[in-house]
Amino acid sequence: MTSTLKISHLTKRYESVEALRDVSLTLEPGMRMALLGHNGAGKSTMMKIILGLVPFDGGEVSVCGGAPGSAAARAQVAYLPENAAFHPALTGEEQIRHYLALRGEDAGRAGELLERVGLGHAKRRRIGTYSKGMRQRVGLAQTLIGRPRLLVLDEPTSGLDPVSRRDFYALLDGLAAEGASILLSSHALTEVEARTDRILILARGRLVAEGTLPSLRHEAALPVTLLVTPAAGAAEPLAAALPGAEPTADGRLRLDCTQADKLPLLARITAQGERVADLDVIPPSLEDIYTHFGHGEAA
Ligand SMILES: Nc1ncnc2c1ncn2[C@@H]1O[C@H](COP(=O)(O)OP(=O)(O)OP(=O)(O)O)[C@@H](O)[C@H]1O
Repeated sequence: MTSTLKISHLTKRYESVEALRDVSLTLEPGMRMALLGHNGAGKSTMMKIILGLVPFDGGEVSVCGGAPGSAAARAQVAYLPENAAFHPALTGEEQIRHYLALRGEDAGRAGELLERVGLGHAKRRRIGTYSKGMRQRVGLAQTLIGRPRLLVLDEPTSGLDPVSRRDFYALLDGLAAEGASILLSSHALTEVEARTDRILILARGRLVAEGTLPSLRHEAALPVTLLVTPAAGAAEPLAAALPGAEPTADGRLRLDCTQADKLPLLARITAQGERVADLDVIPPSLEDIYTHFGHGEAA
């Protein structure tokens, strides 16, 4: 299987700023990868290098088997900038017809592409009347022109409401299922947690973590929280039987433990039988993991 994107030991400097230092990653067909990092971590620089918009100083970058920005790479890569701007006086259909014509493709496919992103009902309305979520969908329709193998999406869901975000990710899931690779940057940790296959964390130009969420969780070795709800009248004996348990404001008992201690602790809790009304196991969130690897820099 040929990798869609292969970056090895990538380095980029802007005068005194080392924007990327020794970054390596591989993106396979059908993979959805989230690129996380604080402001100025190097996310946009990496995307611009992949698109061939800025040169790099060291390392190797192969985009769909070609050099970044080469005709072969450009034909197979689509990019959605954070705030894609369209002509407000054009209808969605006219805008996409225009882009199709620019790419030398059949303009008659505009309706089909807009249908695909859930904009079929509004294709004859002017873009100036669209909501932000609808404009993002026009952007996504544009990225689908030419059936790209790699989609590079810069904070594609910023400013979208939860339902629009969910719909947007469902669309990406469909594209990935058809074999497209997706690289998206985001500051919304909870949503990428559920909707991507691999996570990549940049901090000050360095790749500080890369992997699936379970593998990052394992690597970070952060504590797991167990929340025990006592049965009526059982709070005191239960607390006495579970040393280290802290009462919470809502009447539950909280225990923090390492991954290795989790199963033995669960066994001790369930051995309490009817004293336990309920039990929640809360693994470290992506936010906790991000903070751990990013050394606490803001997302
Ligand atoms: N054209 C440029 N000239 C000089 N320095 C630059 C240039 N572009 C980016 N930088 C610097 O490179 C570093 C990485 O910037 P980059 O835009 O890639 O970060 P980012 O992770 O995309 O940030 P954000 O989340 O704020 O968009 C920053 O220190 C930035 O100031």
